[in-house]
Amino acid sequence: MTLILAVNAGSSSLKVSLFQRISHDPAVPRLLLTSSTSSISSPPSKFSFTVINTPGLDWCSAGHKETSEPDILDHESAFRHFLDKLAQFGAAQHTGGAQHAKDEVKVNLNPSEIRNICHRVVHGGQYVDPVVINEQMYHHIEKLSDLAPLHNGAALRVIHAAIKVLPCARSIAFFDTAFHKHLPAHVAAYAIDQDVAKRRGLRKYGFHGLSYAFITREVARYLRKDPSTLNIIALHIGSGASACAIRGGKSIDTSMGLTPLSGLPGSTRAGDIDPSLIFHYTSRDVPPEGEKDEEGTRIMSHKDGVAREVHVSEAERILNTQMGWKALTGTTDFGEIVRKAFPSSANEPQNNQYTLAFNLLLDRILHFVGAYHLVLRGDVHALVFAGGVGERSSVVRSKVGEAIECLGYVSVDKAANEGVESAEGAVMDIGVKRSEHGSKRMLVCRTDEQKEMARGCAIMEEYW
Ligand SMILES: Nc1ncnc2c1ncn2[C@@H]1O[C@H](COP(=O)(O)OP(=O)(O)O)[C@@H](O)[C@H]1O
Ligand SMILES: CC(=O)OP(=O)(O)O
Ligand SMILES: [Mg+2]
Repeated sequence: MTLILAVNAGSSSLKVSLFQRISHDPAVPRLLLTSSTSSISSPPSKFSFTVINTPGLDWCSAGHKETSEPDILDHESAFRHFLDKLAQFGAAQHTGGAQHAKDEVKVNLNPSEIRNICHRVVHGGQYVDPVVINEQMYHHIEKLSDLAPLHNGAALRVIHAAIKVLPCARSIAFFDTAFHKHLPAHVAAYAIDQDVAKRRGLRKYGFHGLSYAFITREVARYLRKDPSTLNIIALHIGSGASACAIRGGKSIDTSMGLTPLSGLPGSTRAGDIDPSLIFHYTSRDVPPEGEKDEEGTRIMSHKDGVAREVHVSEAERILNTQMGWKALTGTTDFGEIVRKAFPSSANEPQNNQYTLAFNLLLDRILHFVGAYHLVLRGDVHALVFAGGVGERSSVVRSKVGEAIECLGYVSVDKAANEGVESAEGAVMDIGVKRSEHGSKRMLVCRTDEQKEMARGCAIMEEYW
């Protein structure tokens, strides 16, 4: 039996799933258990460990509960915590008195059975195919950390822990950037000196690619289309948020760029800003004309030097961790923002900062949906919502839906939209059933980057 562990180090979470490779059907690895540590960037972290009802596995003993874990402060401690839970659960499988049907083969969860560990690595640079991580690849990912400061470093620390704790398993990197390898040259290029751009690799790479690859396959299956004929606009809105125009199953434009900072706002990232904003954001506050600042210096104008020197690493820290809806509202939890922007009780005052954060995200989403509708020349089969916010916020979906009906998208069905969380399957239709023929669909996809990696790993097993 071959076990595949798939690890997804997101900016605010660590999601880990364990799969079993099925030799006669490697494209569909069997999910055994899944775990999530969320709110890593705003502790206390929340940890969950869910065992799937699988023949040969005493899944009942694990149950499903979410616990608050103040000791998990980063991705590495989240990963080690997961491994401890896995070892405990695996050991209990051996000693437990679970009853199994006679012909059931007991699933052995001994960590030594884990043959492959897939790691989501957000920035792969020029690499597009998954690669087994050796020393050279480790340093390549490390060098790209400046271009994905919330992600590559965290993934490397998890990779390091995985190699230490499970030395017999192969660690394989799967890159988020890979799905965008077909971006047309004029989309990928910035309007800068192309000699410098080529020398330094300064171009749009795009991210959330494992999620978009999963969405493309699952939505194509749902719409009974070949993926190579599928045209969709996909929105992955989580702690990091992006949009992608997909034509013929391939990414032809996406909102993130050289780094995961550009495009839509996220929990701690502003999304698109005027590039010079950062210099002014970090400058000293200018007192009203004629007044003196706290040091008693009269400030005449910007030319007098209110801009202070900001080290690039300080600018990077601010851009990645001090902006976005956390800066607007004080919380990274978009669910809380929605609740406070749309209070259920009429007595509850509507709080402007939450409304501002909500409307700002909505506005930016509409800008990209409108643009990508044109990029696809209106030939769009569906708009697809995914990611923590996209999958869980019916309010975000209904507001986007209302605004884009004018482009020929089917109206959002209230009951279907609000029932998404309890619906089965990877793809849910939230459009009204009596949709006119030819109208564009509104879908939600429960995206699964871990499954996307496990599938790739299982298919390619013989080639590693
Ligand atoms: N019910 C909800 N409504 C709106 N947003 C939610 C809800 N539940 C979680 N979220 C948001 O989802 C985000 C996490 O998204 P996710 O895609 O899982 O994270 P990551 O980007 O770390 O992979 C959090 O920032 C949280 O605010
Ligand atoms: C690329 C990116 O921002 O990923 P995540 O949303 O998982 O943080
Ligand atoms: Mg994510």
